[in-house]
Amino acid sequence: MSLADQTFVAMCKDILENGVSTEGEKVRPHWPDGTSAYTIKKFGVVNRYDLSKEFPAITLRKTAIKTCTEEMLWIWQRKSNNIHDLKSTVWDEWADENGSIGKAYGYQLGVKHQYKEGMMDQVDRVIYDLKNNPFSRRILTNIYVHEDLHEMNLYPCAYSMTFNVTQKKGDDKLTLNAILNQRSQDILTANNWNVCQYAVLVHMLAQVCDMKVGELVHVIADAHIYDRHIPLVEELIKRPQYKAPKFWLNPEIKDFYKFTRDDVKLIDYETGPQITDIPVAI
Ligand SMILES: Nc1nc(=O)c2c([nH]1)NC[C@@H]1CN(c3ccc(C(=O)N[C@@H](CCC(=O)O)C(=O)O)cc3)CN21
Ligand SMILES: O=c1ccn([C@H]2C[C@H](O)[C@@H](COP(=O)(O)O)O2)c(=O)[nH]1
Repeated sequence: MSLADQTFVAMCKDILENGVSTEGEKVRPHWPDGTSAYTIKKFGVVNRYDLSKEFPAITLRKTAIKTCTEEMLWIWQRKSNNIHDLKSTVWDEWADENGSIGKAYGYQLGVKHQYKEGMMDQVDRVIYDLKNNPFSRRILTNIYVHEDLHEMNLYPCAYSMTFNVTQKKGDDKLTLNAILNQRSQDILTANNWNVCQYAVLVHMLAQVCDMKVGELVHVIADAHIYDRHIPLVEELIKRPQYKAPKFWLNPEIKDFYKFTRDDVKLIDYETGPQITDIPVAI
């Protein structure tokens, strides 16, 4: 039984049993047919994943590891905000006629800023600090840029990563930990998708900085289950759970900008059946 399944099931039960319904409130998202998309929500959910123990892919249903890695690399490595640079179609609903999602996600990570050491974007700043000043408490990214919000089609949901390095007694390598801050989370569509993306990012950064992986802490302000997802989640969390898969990251790659979706693999990933055609609120 994977720890990620246990965490996921406990969180879903907590939302369903102790959450608050938004029905009747003025809500932004809607279903493709125009109906308001209400949720049951829980404020302030925190999940911890020890990446040194297992890779946190749930086994209740399959998480598309290559597709979610590709989206993460689209943001963190290509620093793109255009869906034409992405093979998968998951962002299509939020793009304009040119394929742009506005000044969101990858756009913000690609903006160069002036630092004492010169001009760098936020990703290069993180890699520079992890290599040159690993014990700093100032290693973080933030893409929730208020002055650009009016040019974003969807405001960033997973908006900040804080990296923190520990030196464990007796270890020859340093340990890389991270906190993912998320203001809003669609639990069925994207919870494990986001967790796996950022777990892959921590593995990649640890490898290129010659560190071990530690904990990924996921802080979610508004953790919600959409009304049309409730029966799907109720069925999903009753399913059998399997052992966590093994995670493979191509050990040859030592430059973050050289990774591709083909450099990640989940081995022995036994799962329940896929839920096809999950409706996604727009
Ligand atoms: N309401 C809503 N929920 C989200 O999760 C979400 C948004 N909106 N807007 C922007 C992005 C797009 N995201 C998405 C959208 C769809 C899938 C999805 O359909 N995933 C499938 C597999 C897709 C594939 O294999 O290509 C799944 O079964 O997880 C995942 C993330 C996450 N985000
Ligand atoms: O990576 C992502 C991107 C988006 N989401 C979800 C969270 C919400 O359900 C919607 C965004 O709607 P807001 O009204 O802007 O909160 O998209 C996600 O879970 N993960």
